[in-house]
Amino acid sequence: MEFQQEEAAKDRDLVEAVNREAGELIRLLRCSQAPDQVLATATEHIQAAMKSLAPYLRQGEGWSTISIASDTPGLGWLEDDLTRCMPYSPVSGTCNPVAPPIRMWRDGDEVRGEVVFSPTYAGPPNSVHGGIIAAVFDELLSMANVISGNAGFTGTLSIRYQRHTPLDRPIELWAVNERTSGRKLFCRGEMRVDGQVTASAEGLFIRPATQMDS
Ligand SMILES: CCCCCCCC/C=C\CCCCCCCC(=O)SCCNC(=O)CCNC(=O)[C@H](O)C(C)(C)COP(=O)(O)OP(=O)(O)OC[C@H]1O[C@@H](n2cnc3c(N)ncnc32)[C@H](O)[C@@H]1OP(=O)(O)O
Repeated sequence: MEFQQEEAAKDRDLVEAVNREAGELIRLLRCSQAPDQVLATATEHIQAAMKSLAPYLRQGEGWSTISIASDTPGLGWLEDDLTRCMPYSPVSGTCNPVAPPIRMWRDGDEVRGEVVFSPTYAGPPNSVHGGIIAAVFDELLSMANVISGNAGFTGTLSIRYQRHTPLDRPIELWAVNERTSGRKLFCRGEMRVDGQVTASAEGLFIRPATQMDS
């Protein structure tokens, strides 16, 4: 297969829109029970989309939440939209179709947010999968570090699942960096539904020793 060296898309709205649609496609695949003929037609349409995207597949190493490949632009963020910090994150990235639709913003020293999980993210009946909950806390607590002026890799993350976290309902998100000791960053977070905590988290994040580690 030949790879074209075309200019990358400049219209961010378009990039976000196609990723949103792909997320909705995943939801429809997960939740529908279509007849064989409909599935066969859908497969053809998906294959056509894949064929048009394939020539633009990026090569190289350095894939991360903040860059497509090795052209890392740095860890910047917008106070009222912290998802912009890591646009390719599988947890919150608006340029990653597997991410649930999370909003996160800064409220003083704290991070607040909201997410509605579709059945794509289902675990126990009518509830969000526990691993997905842990992933969202990882991201949320990381953001609490970022707005405190620090960032680190997850060292230890402990989740307490207090109640089932429901699907298809707004989940409130909250996190704070409580203290920093040397390279260690200590954070706490909660998910709430109608003000009631469904899950809480404590995390210890470690800031890399040298810039080279980051
Ligand atoms: C927003 C983050 C920004 C990061 C920095 C910028 C990069 C930007 C790029 C991209 C965006 C990032 C995207 C983030 C996404 C969300 C976060 C994730 O999912 S991160 C992935 C999961 N985590 C790992 O893969 C870590 C793997 N582990 C390691 O790399 C190392 O083990 C690391 C960095 C955690 C520690 O290694 P050492 O060599 O720096 O640590 P030592 O010097 O041995 O210890 C320092 C102190 O920390 C304690 N410590 C070390 N590891 C610990 C751990 N796992 N748990 C508890 N304590 C630990 C030690 O006991 C020591 O404590 P004492 O000074 O003696 O009191």
